[in-house]
Amino acid sequence: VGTAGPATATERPAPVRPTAAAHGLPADLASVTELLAQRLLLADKVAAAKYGTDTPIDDPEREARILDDVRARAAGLGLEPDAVAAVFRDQVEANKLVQRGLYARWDAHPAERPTERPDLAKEVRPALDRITTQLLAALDETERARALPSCGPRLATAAGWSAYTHRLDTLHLKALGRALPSVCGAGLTG
Ligand SMILES: C=C(O[C@@H]1C=C(C(=O)O)C=C[C@H]1O)C(=O)O
Repeated sequence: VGTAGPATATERPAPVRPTAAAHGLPADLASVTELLAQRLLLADKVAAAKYGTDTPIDDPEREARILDDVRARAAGLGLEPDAVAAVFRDQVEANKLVQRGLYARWDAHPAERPTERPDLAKEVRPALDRITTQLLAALDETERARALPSCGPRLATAAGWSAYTHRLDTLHLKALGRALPSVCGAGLTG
């Protein structure tokens, strides 16, 4: 997927934003759901990296490091650390939901098993880490929008749009639903 850089970062949401705006959707929450969808699509690579190896789906130490890291960075952005950690906790659970679903699919249908094994440490986790940075920025940018009473329905609409543009299947759609519950109101104090 190309190198990370300003061009990539600004170009990525481009197909979503103008179209979402044309439909009267709040582009700000679309920027969040776009990243949640991208993170869920990376779960396919995580699963492919682990399937048929000794590496378990659950890595509690990596999860704890991620949550500690985002708590600290949230505080640096002036966001509420626990609320931001809750968002990432949901992302981790949603990611494992996809991994488990793919394992079940691949167990049942060997022909669908991945033919290549991506490098978890060198390729996949760095891609997840880049999304972490982007998602923290998106949570910061949407702090006000996420505090509004309209956040829930607007988030659901934005999520539907992201699901559509990424052609998410039933498994990833279910996972996207699992990724959403902490987004509205996250980052608020008190
Ligand atoms: C994605 C992975 O699988 C699981 C999900 C994680 C996540 O969503 O960040 C982190 C650790 C694992 O429990 C991974 O091992 O990197």
